[in-house]
Amino acid sequence: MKKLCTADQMHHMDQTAMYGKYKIAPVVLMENAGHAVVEKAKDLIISWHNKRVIVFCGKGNNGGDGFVIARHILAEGARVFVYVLGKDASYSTEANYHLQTLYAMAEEGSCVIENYAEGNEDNQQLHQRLKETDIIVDAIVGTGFHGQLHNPATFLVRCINDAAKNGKIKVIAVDIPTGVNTDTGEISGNGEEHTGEPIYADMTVTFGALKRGMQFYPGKKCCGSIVWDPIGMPVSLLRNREQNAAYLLETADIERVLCSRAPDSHKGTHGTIAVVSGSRDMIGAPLMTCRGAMRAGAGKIFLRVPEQTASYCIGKLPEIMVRGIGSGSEFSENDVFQILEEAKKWTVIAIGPGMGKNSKTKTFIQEVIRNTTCPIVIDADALNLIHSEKEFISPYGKRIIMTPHLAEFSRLSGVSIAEVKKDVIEAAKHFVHEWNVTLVLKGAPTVIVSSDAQTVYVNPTGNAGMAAGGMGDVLTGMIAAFAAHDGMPDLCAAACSGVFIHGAAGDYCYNKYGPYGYSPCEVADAIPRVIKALEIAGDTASEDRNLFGMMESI
Ligand SMILES: NC(=O)C1=CN([C@@H]2O[C@H](COP(=O)(O)OP(=O)(O)OC[C@H]3O[C@@H](n4cnc5c(N)ncnc54)[C@H](OP(=O)(O)O)[C@@H]3O)[C@@H](O)[C@H]2O)[C@@H](O)CC1
Ligand SMILES: Nc1ncnc2c1ncn2[C@@H]1O[C@H](COP(=O)(O)OP(=O)(O)O)[C@@H](O)[C@H]1O
Ligand SMILES: [K+]
Repeated sequence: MKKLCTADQMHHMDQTAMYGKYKIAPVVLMENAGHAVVEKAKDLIISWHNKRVIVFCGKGNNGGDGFVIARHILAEGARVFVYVLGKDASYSTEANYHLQTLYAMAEEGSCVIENYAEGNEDNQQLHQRLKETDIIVDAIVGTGFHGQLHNPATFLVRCINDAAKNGKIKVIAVDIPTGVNTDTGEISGNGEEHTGEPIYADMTVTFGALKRGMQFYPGKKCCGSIVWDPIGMPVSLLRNREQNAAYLLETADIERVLCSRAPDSHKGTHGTIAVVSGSRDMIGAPLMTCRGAMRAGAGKIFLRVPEQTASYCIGKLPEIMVRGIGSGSEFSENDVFQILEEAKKWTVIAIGPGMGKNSKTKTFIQEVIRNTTCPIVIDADALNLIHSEKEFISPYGKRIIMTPHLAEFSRLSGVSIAEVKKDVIEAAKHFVHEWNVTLVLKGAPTVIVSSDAQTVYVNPTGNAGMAAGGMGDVLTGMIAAFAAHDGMPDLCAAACSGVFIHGAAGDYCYNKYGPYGYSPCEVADAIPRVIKALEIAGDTASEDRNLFGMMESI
């Protein structure tokens, strides 16, 4: 997994590298950062040779990286214009050091430097150069961005985006696109004239650690492809666990927790999953949950539905065992006894998909939670029914996984969707502090928080073709099956495995069928292929375990 850092965490990492025990000279770290951009950008632009490049350098250290970039690409044969937004004296020692070198080179005629401090602009010339350029480097603002962009950054960013609209000019962002909030992915600009839009880059080369804001929309849309470089940071700083840690999941993390099956295992080894759900109007939902559980390798699956819906379910999935409970079309407290009689034999319960909104069903859910001891995955209608039951749920939280989408989460937490989207990680952590459950907050991307609220995982897989009814129902069954998987360390690992593989199965369908229109059942049916790709990835010695490349060949 890769660390996802905030601006404060990045600042702390930089400070420790330079002024803590490692004593890396600041000018060296900046040199490494600038040089990393020059090298990594070649994946996009192939070569700097003979390219016309404009490097926009802001007033902070992000601008300092820009000075280094300008020097290196000159040596590679680019024709370079450098726009300097700060005054010499206001730069940090290391940025100024690199700027002075560049001045010396400009004096020899190697490059053109424009001092773009206020009152010193020739915008006509700038527009002409933007028309003629091949590449733009955005070193205007990095992790130091706060609030809304102000001039001259606002004006320059608009000029850059306008120039690059035709797709012929490549925009490379240094560390993070200007105008993207490092912590949250919020962007500058709210449509009013005095606020500015962010940079829309083709590639972002980021230093030391990935930034959280690059994984969340709308910031993610500004980054283009994201490339990470360690810039010579000591390995302990790259890998140490931050307080308030967040990680981006990777193939190897899932492959590690999803151990291969013991060759002498049997169906009893792989969990007995009970899907207790459904109601008259929504009986497809629990069937999709069962399909998710089946394809994720559950040993045995029992579907328990209200009696009046059972005849529809029987035979729909021959692999599962169906029984009608009670006499109605929705679960009620009268049905608890019958469920609890069986529940002792169940490894995991999945509850909620298609369960309806009847208040009698709420009592049923609470009694099932109160009187069982196994892990329970709570989704969909069950989440809506218990939305006001924080005090009831939290004592059982250690064995509960909740899987709300944003609207369900908003109802549960009492926080508006707009507010949640401003800082998804913080909203998710705050919720877990209060409810004590393992949380799967579904969306683009999905965020998983362990029940101790200590660690946040962000999922990289999945695509917008998965925005279709029933996809979440499949995920619920998958998480239930993985919670029962032999050797699974804990519920959080099961939740991460379910979410990652569910998204990867969606990505497989995207490639096989097209960007949308594939069904939740097709996603479920792709799960074994993803697991096969994970096994191959595990056997591959290569550092670059590219799951998706492997799925192509399966
Ligand atoms: N040794 C290190 O630390 C290393 C750091 N590195 C690099 O340093 C970067 C962090 O540098 P940093 O901390 O100087 O902040 P930075 O991103 O340049 O922004 C500050 C400037 O932006 C301006 N600004 C802010 N908000 C604004 C707004 N809304 N609208 C307009 N302007 C705004 C703000 O001006 P102000 O608003 O204060 O007038 C100030 O001038 C990091 O991303 C990485 O690239 C690498 O070299 C590796 C080693
Ligand atoms: N744009 C997207 N990018 C990635 N994943 C998505 C996207 N849209 C939806 N998904 C995934 O699809 C699933 C949808 O679940 P949910 O909204 O609960 O559907 P339902 O309730 O209809 O079953 C979630 O796992 C979500 O993360
Ligand atoms: K930048």
